[in-house]
Amino acid sequence: MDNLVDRHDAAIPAPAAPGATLTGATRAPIADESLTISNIAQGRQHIDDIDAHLRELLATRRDLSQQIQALRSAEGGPRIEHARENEIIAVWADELGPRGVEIAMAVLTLCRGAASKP
Ligand SMILES: C=C(O[C@@H]1C=C(C(=O)O)C=C[C@H]1O)C(=O)O
Repeated sequence: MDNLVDRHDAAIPAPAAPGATLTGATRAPIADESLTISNIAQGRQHIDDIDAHLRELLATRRDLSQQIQALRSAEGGPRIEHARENEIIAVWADELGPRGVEIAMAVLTLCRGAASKP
C-alpha cells in the first residue's frame, strides 16, 4: 500500500490491489507514543498523524468490505446486510453516543456506497 502518511493531498485513496494481504501496522501504534504536548504545532502534528492513520484504516476497511460484498453478490445474496450494519452501528453508539452513530453511518456509506431504497 502507498505511504499514506505523506499524502496530505489525498482524499480516501484507492483500495489495495485485489489479493493484497494485511501485513499489520506499518508504523508504531499511536497509542505507544507520548501524547503530552508542549506546543500547538506539536499537537497538530499528532493530529495530522492520527488523521492519516484513520484514512489508511478506512481504505483497508473499504477494500475488505467490497470484497465481502462481491463474494455475497457472487453467491446471489444482497450486497447490503442490514442486520450486520445495525450491530456495527450499535457498537459505535455504545462507545460514542449519537456522534458515534453518525460516524458509523459515514463509514458504512464510504465502504458500501449509498444504501438503495427499500
Ligand atoms: C462487509 C459486509 O457487507 C456490507 C458492508 C458492511 C460494512 O462495510 O461493514 C456491513 C454489512 C453489509 O451491508 C458484511 O456483510 O460484512
